[in-house]
Amino acid sequence: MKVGFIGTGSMGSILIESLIQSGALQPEHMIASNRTFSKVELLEAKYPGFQAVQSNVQVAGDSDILFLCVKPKEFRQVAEEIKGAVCAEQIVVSITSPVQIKQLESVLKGKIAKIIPSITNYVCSGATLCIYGDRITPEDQILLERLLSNISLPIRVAEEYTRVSSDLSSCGPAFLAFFVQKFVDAAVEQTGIPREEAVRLAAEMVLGTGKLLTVGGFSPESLQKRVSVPGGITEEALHLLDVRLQGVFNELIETTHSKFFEDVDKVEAQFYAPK
Ligand SMILES: NC(=O)C1=CN([C@@H]2O[C@H](COP(=O)(O)OP(=O)(O)OC[C@H]3O[C@@H](n4cnc5c(N)ncnc54)[C@H](O)[C@@H]3O)[C@@H](O)[C@H]2O)C=CC1
Ligand SMILES: O=C(O)[C@@H]1CCC=N1
Repeated sequence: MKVGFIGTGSMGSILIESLIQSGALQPEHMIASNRTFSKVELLEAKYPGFQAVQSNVQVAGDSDILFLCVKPKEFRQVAEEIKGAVCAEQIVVSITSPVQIKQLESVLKGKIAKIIPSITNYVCSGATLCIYGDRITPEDQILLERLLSNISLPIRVAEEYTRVSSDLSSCGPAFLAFFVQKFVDAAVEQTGIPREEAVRLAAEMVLGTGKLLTVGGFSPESLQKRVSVPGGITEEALHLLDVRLQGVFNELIETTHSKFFEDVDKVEAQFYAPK
């Protein structure tokens, strides 16, 4: 089985490297292209056997599973470019939320899936969101999920919840890192604690909290309750956060969705534009 990647930017290269490093795929079974060829050449140099090629059409033609890891504005052009090389037996995976499965099905003959990864997959953690088109069989779905389970927890979601699921799973690491940064900034500013020490403590805390919420049997609510000694310090600070962050997360979701719908409209315009 050959797995191909068109686009080896941030997310394409994370998928490639984590699939190799987890042992899920041998480099000899992978082929990739990228607009800036030097990016994909770096992967070829790092992983002997990995095949870097100049042509998207060659990647499309040689792959049993083809990951399209370009940005929404590049999808139509790439889809048009490779459509002659994609046949009905191939699995084609888009990793971007605003491109609808039906749009890809309208151009490409392959079996279409949308898989939204997360930077957390780089350390074989976090989810990959799985959304399937009508052509992809249950066996294909199992094949894909078996592959992805080497680097993540594949979770099926309805296409209508792709954006909000991606906010939690794929944008979430950036939001949480922002929280950590602000927490550390304040700790350094207010107390003079060395920054490195504060970052290390906060990072270990995030890791442990993730474990408590996944395998530790805690919910977000029960975890807060357990840490908050009645009448104690955490309780006071949680109250402050609750008051000051009133409505912030609703606005955050409104913001991601409004940008998403802008992108959906732009992609729609591309797919309905004359070729
Ligand atoms: N960065 C993240 O954490 C996540 C990103 N995504 C999605 O993945 C998609 C890609 O994002 P990134 O990897 O972060 O972007 P990126 O800009 O780092 O990578 C895109 C790559 O596509 C290449 N490219 C552009 N046009 C091309 C063409 N015609 N042929 C071949 N290669 C071409 C570019 O040279 C670039 O290397 C986006 O749609 C994003 O929404 C999804 C989940 C998480
Ligand atoms: O910022 C972005 O557009 C992408 C979507 C999910 C994570 N990063």
